[in-house]
Amino acid sequence: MQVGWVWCARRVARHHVKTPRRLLYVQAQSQHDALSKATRNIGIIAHIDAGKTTTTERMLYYSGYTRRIGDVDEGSTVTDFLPAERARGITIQSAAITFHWPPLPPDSLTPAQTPRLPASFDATLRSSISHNINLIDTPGHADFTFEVLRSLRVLDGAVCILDGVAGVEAQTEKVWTQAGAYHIPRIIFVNKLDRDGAAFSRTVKEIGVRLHGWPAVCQIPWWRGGNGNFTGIGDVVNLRGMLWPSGGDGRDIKAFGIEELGKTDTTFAEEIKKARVALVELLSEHDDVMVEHFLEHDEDHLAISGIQIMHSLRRVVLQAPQIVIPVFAGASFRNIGVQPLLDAVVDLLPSPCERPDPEISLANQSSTLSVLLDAGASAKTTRPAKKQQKNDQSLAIAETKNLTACALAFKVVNDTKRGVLVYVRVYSGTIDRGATLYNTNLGLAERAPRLLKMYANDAVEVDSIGSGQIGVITGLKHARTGDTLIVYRGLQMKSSPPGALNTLQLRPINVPPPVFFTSIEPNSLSEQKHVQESLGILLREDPSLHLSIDEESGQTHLAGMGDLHLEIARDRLLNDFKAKARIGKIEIGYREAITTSTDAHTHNLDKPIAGKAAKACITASIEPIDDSAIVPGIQKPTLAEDSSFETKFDFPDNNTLHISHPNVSRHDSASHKSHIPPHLSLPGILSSIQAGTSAALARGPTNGFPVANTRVTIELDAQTNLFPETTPTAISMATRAAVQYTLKQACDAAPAVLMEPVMLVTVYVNESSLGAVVQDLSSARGGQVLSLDSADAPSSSSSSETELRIDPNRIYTPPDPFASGTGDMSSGLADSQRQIVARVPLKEMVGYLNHLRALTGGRGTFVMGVDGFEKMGSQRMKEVVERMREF
Ligand SMILES: Nc1nc2c(ncn2[C@@H]2O[C@H](COP(=O)(O)OP(=O)(O)OP(=O)(O)O)[C@@H](O)[C@H]2O)c(=O)[nH]1
Repeated sequence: MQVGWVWCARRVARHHVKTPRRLLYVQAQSQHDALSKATRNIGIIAHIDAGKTTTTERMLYYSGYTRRIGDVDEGSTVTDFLPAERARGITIQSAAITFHWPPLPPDSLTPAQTPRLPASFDATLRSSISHNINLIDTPGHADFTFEVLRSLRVLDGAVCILDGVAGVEAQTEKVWTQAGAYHIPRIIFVNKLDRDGAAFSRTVKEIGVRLHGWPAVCQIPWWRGGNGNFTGIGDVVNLRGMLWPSGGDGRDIKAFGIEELGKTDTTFAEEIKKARVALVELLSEHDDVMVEHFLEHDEDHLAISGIQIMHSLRRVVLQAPQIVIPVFAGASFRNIGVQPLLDAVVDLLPSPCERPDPEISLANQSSTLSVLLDAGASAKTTRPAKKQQKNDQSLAIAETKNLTACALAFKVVNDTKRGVLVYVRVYSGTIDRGATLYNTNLGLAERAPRLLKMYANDAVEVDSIGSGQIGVITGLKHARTGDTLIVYRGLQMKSSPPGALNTLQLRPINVPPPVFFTSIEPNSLSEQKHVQESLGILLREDPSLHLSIDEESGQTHLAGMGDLHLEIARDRLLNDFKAKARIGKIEIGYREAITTSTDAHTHNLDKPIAGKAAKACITASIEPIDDSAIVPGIQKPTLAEDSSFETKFDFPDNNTLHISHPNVSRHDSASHKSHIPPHLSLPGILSSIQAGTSAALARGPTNGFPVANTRVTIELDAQTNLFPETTPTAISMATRAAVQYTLKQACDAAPAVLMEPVMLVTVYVNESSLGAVVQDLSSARGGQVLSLDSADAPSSSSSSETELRIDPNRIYTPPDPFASGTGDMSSGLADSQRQIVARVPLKEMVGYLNHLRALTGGRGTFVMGVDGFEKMGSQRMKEVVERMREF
């Protein structure tokens, strides 16, 4: 195929004839396929401090994109680029950068050019050809789990970095499970093997037991003289030893074949052979082709070639669910092991073409992108029946022939030099410079004036970003993290794509509810605009931050998922954006729930708004929804019921809004003409009511916390409630006032109760500390222990991936020279680890890590997520309110 177009193109060029359109298409398609095949969109996932940033810096250095190795401890890294990150030495925002591995020759193509792949590409070792690697560095702190999830959506594969001393840590387990739920193929790098107490073997066993897969040990550590310093690795795949002379920058690697090694370090050579036998055995259990190779080579484990092993590893890594986990070894800080890890990324992780079809939602229905595009392609020839055209989804299908690109804005970053950068992953088609992008989340179009590829600190301008690629769009004014952007042929700036295509969403994810908040007050009136603009950018960057403004008191509340989350937002606001504002203490975000219902109250609004006469009349009543707990889920109001004369919206925090609109049917627009003033529309009116209700529920009358468990009912008689002077703003303001009044009425009649966030906490401890930790959780912290498992039992927060139970005694590991008590395999590591799952009020978890460390001699770890909100008893409520008043 490729040969054909190359030959044709040459012939055409020789005769100076303009290249025919069809030929250009084939040429572009072929280039695009080659680029996709030679691309890896990967992420690095790990527990905080495992060494993600340190490893990334080496990757950039060895691939030739930086001239010196950045140091986390000196704050000179490329990926931790926010001042707040550099100061704390942790990664907060995931940076997406592109580099090539193996490196491009210095005099070769410009980086943005397409690689030329040999015809034998699929049979060769991928790492013999330079690949385009888009690396997304994800944060490791629990407060940023949402940021991790957001990055995971756009990854095709991941490298999980473990600290060789700490082994598999709680946060790793959590992110591993999340990546498994997205079916992301993963490999593991056991880092920090140079540290005292490093235990490779224990870590490998933990991989099997806690990450529920068979570790395929592809490298073993090489300790000088068997128990001295960590100096290199044994390459089990290619049967050799690789040595990094100490003190160098890691570029100079000495390799010794197994025979040569047998003469100088017999024990190590024998161990590599043992590891090879184990690897072939393991692969044979999961890959039939490996069994064939094994038989072809007279059942000689050592005779199978390295390339055959690599191909077999690739096949098993790409199986879903992933059962075999390739494990590599190194110490990035000492510059050991990073280049072979990069080879493994290219050799084992999938290209965008090898990934499952991305999920989409369209007109409230789930599907996949290819299903939609394929259906659209066949709709070209078969004209949809007239009746079918009425259906939103089939209309969208018919219109997909004009859908020329579909992308996800997975990250928005405010760059001091380049302005707001919107990182996108393109899932189908191509985004060209100057394209009009329709944002299906915001319902608006905007132009993409410039496209970039980010190479470490440099940005290279490109003409287009193709399917499977990650790139940056600059100059967008609205796009936020998580928005779906589509290009629709012939779309005008102020219009929207036809059919239900304007509802197309790629991989939608739920934003967890915020549980901490802080107040923000500009220092002066003149600072207000800058503070609001800066907050606007912060919210575009991070949709897990929530903003609510109380127009009466003028107070702004910023809510987030953890105290560190808000601390970083505060730092960004004050230090990066130089906003001059007073920021309050970070507090827990409780909820207020009414306990009695009210009669209907009518609010008549009749006053000028922005100099124009405005009038609206809204009748509202409220009643408590008798649910004792709120289960997190919905974050934005969603249309739930769709009967003709009644519209229901589900709100966050278990609130609902019922609007009854007799006389006007949602499904018969003819009825609107006689009842609704011509400048208004029913969808517009409903959305104004929804906005007004949302604003009223954002602040309860008793303590100012968001209202929960409340049903709001609005009666809208279009004939008597709407006037020629009615505007959407007037409707929204009247609704807000009516609902606020009823909330006050309800709280005056019977006091509201407070609800507190309750966390699902998973604690990992050694058997010996189990009693003390359980006692502390259940008595001192008022928690409810749900389960006590050994760490190898399926966890209660199990993923969609079926969890395997692995017998650690069947896992091959080389001996650990520095094996500590816990690293001793014969003592059965899994039995010594216990996992406690409990529900504990968030308030009791503030500062828990230090306490847990004290109780467990430093070994205990935990992860937690919001499980819901629960009503508080009167005594507890009294204490909390009293403490709040102290501030
Ligand atoms: N001894 C040793 N220290 C290492 C190694 N790799 C990283 N470190 C150190 O471990 C600490 C954490 O490294 P980072 O690279 O910032 O870890 P991270 O995983 O990016 O951390 P977050 O960004 O906070 O999630 C730093 O002090 C590093 O110098 C290693 O191979 N050996």
